Amino acid sequence: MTKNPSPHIWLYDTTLRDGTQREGLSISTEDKLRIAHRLDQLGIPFIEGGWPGANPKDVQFFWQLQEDPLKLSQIVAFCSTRRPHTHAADEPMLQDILAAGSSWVTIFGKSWDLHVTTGLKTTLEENLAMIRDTIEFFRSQGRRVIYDAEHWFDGYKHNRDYALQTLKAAMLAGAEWLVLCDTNGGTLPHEVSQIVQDVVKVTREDSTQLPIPQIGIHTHNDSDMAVANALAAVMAGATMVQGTINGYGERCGNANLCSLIPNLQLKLGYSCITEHQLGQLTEASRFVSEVVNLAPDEHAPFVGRSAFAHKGGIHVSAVERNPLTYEHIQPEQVGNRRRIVISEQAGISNVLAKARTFGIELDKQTPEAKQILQRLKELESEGYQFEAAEASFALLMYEALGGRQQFFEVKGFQVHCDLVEGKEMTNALATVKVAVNGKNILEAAEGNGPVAALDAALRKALVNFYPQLATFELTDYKVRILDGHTGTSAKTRALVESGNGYQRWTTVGVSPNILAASYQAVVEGLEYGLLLHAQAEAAVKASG
Ligand SMILES: CC(=O)SCCNC(=O)CCNC(=O)[C@H](O)C(C)(C)COP(=O)(O)OP(=O)(O)OC[C@H]1O[C@@H](n2cnc3c(N)ncnc32)[C@H](O)[C@@H]1OP(=O)(O)O
Ligand SMILES: CC(=O)C(=O)O
Repeated sequence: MTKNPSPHIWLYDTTLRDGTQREGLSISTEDKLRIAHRLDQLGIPFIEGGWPGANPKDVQFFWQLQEDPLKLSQIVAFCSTRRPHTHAADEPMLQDILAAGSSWVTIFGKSWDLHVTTGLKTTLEENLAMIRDTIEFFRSQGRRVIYDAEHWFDGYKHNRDYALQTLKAAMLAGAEWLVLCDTNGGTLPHEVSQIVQDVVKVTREDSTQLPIPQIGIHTHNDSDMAVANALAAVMAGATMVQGTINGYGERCGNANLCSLIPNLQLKLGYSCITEHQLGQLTEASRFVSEVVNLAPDEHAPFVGRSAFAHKGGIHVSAVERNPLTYEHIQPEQVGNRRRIVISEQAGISNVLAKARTFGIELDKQTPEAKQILQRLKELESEGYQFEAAEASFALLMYEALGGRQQFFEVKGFQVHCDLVEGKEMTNALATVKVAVNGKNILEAAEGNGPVAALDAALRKALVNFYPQLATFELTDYKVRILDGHTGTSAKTRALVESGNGYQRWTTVGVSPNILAASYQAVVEGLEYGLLLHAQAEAAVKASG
């Protein structure tokens, strides 16, 4: 018996249009092109590129795309209906859309009578004519039309008959898709479900002599329901889903395609993109956040760094036995990965799993494993946090196992700061005394702050012994006051991120003295970098 193919849902991405309506997000033409090509690779069939004519960037985007077209996706130009009491053919705005050269256009029009009389300041009849004329104009120019029914759900709730007349106007004029928009994002899933079912029924009754337009859904996240509402619409008969990568969009955002796609495909059994493309979802999400210069949401479902991170000891113990115990899907299905987090919430299973990621096989019963867990809990209760400082945790493990290599010993340091009157900058001078292989070295260096000066002096003292230090850099430095209510005697936690050009690692220090906390993190950062280098050299030697 042959298996029925999964029903297909058409994905429509509007990151480059509605996504850019998010406060604080602005993308250059070049970056819009990079995102469009990435979405094309991801297998998104429709990509809304913008509103050509509304701004020069969107005009340029459509022109440049003609030089370097997408391979599989359809690029779509977006625009409103003509203005009241004009002729579509004479509207410069609509001419700009034709000039953009896309085969598909999306026209949005008013469904809610309130918007017609208050927003457009025209009659209900004229709004129907605006929808009809605009779509007929584009059809006469050989374009295929998607109709976005703006404020559909609010319009339907206030005046069902009129809202349905607007859809009928779009349908008779030749729109191939009728997309129901929850523009204000206030609708709940049970309402979406009931309204979409009604629309599916009515459009089928109304279109006995027509090709039946398909129904789409466009939801906003103002009630935190965008994804749930889109799923409800699909289950009620919609076959197109509009959304954006990472849920970017006006106000609280649009339906997040990074959640919608795996839910549709892995949970509900619809087909949207190939398994291989689904496996690129996490990478695509991070690519887009990088390009639009917004920090990725680490806790985003499916694609966030923490989406499959296990912290509680009970969870880790069970996941080590069978990942199904605390994971709703396999992380690899969406290109993500499982992570084990080390913290005071850890049990022995976290320690064993984390040790394995550093190539250390520990037995649960050994005193060393228990000692590592105990030391971890003691240090976390003093204010250390190893979740983000895995390099310090690795050093702690090596120490407990008796294998912590001493590359150098700091005998002492001094830091002197000058606040020069009339200047904004504080100059700092650090002096360090270190011993390497029994030899004492005294060095000094300046920096624009005490931590930079200390870091520079340590490298200067050590670089003749370890030339690889020349490639190390301190890439990030964060401090947090832990018990602020104790005033200047509060403890400080310093996190230092270091790198060597191809790897990054983070170390932690804690002390009531901010400089001492930073010093611990800087020294461990240098030590861990030297350890990585030594391990890499040993691996090369071992491979002959
Ligand atoms: C739900 C959505 O997200 S729809 C997309 C919204 N996106 C954007 O607005 C971003 C791009 N927009 C723009 O660059 C500008 O707003 C433009 C170029 C479209 C228009 O700019 P302007 O002419 O300066 O007008 P303004 O920005 O004040 O927009 C209001 C005008 O649009 C008209 N309008 C609003 N919706 C529609 C519609 N569906 N059909 C026709 N006209 C409409 C209003 O009636 C008003 O016209 P009026 O000033 O003649 O009364
Ligand atoms: C069309 C659109 O973006 C909306 O109604 O939200």
